[in-house]
Amino acid sequence: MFEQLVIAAKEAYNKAYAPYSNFHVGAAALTTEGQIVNGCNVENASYGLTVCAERNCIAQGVIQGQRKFTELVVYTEEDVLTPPCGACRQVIVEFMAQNAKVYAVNHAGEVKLWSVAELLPDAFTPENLQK
Ligand SMILES: O=c1ccn([C@H]2C[C@H](O)[C@@H](CO)O2)c(=O)[nH]1
Repeated sequence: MFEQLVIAAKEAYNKAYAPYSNFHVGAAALTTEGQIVNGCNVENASYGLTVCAERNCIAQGVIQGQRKFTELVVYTEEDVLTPPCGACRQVIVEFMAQNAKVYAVNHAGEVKLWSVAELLPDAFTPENLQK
């Protein structure tokens, strides 16, 4: 399943719209129902409106009715593996369990693995809103 996620993340990587940074990113996630969804970064002339690959990937799942993901792969062709940014970590926490897996993978086949809890310890979650 990991290899299929990497393939889907690469496919998304090839569609990245990143004319300003030229930093292309693809992401793919596995839903609890076994479906794979993917997304790429989409930049904007108004730079701050850029949306990362991870968030577009999760949004792609949500629009397909999927709200729980067990694994997510972030793919770049950088020598240094790319971790999710802070904003994406918060979005990941919304839709992935604490023990779910997030991988960074690059073109050289290098892999780094984190749990969601490692990426964002002591996260603010929907549970904090329970009265
Ligand atoms: O984990 C990351 C880090 C960065 N980016 C995007 C945002 C922007 O388009 C470009 C440079 O920051 O890479 C992602 O999509 N995911």
